[in-house]
Amino acid sequence: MNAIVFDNVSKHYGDVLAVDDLSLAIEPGKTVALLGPNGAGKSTSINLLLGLLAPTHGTVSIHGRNPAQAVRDGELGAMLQDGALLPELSVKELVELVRRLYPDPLGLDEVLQLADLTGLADRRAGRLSGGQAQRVRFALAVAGAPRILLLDEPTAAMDVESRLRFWAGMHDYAAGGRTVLFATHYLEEADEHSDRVIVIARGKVAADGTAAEIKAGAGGQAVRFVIGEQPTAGLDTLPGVSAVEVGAGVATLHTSDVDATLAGLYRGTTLDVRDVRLSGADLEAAFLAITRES
Ligand SMILES: Nc1ncnc2c1ncn2[C@@H]1O[C@H](COP(=O)(O)OP(=O)(O)OP(=O)(O)O)[C@@H](O)[C@H]1O
Repeated sequence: MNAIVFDNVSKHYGDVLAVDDLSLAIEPGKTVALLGPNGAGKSTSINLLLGLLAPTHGTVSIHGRNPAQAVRDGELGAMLQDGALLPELSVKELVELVRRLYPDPLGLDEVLQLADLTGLADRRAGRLSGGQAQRVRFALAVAGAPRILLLDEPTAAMDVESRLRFWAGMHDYAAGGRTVLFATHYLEEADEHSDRVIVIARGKVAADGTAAEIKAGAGGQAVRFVIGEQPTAGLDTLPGVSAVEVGAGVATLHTSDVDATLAGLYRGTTLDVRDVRLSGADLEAAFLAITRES
């Protein structure tokens, strides 16, 4: 059975259509990134999963149950963008408070370790930095050992080191066969930390696949090099190349397969190419192309 299903789900806020006939299914045990520009409908989708909002049309289900039931059963843990923490309680007390709400929680030490909070266990919540408070929100989301973890822009307030620690904790948690769905603006996070990327734009799925598939599908990569005055005929027939631009002695090959294009360039031509650079060989170019199209 799927962990998460959206079946023709729409959500209107008055005249605003935030989620537009969304259908998708997420298998258990996957780590999935929900990637989209501002206002794409990511938070609305997460709130629908948590039963905090009801769909205008369609159904959302969690392991075959409705969201409210799944929340009551402790199936879902969530880290939302601005969950308030009781400032007078210590990190340890907050985690204990949440652990007690669940029938079969993780151990206190395990939670602190996953969120890299062992050294901050006695610090009052009101004295934490923004990034540390985010790690506490993560600790509270995993404390009940939910099978599904929902993270809405989890690293928003974190510095580079906090991010690294946070993702390590997330991977440890997911490694137990749990399902993780995280919303992000950070393309590199979607690229590095998920098995599957669902790009949403204007409330609809604009692309869905592994980061590599999405990059290839959007043809968003380019190989650029200095070619000088040499002839450029034939560059457009190299493997993977969809378009060629030449100007001021520099050639740009737009390609869906950088490796094949480079191999063709070096082995299949006698051109003397210099200063080869790969640009847009990332999810960002793909993301921009996809969200512009849809
Ligand atoms: N309570 C609300 N009332 C009216 N419109 C809303 C409400 N919440 C969200 N919206 C609108 O619904 C759309 C989707 O918003 P949502 O917050 O789900 O997007 P998002 O992808 O999470 O964006 P962001 O990345 O900026 O957090 C936006 O157009 C937003 O303005």
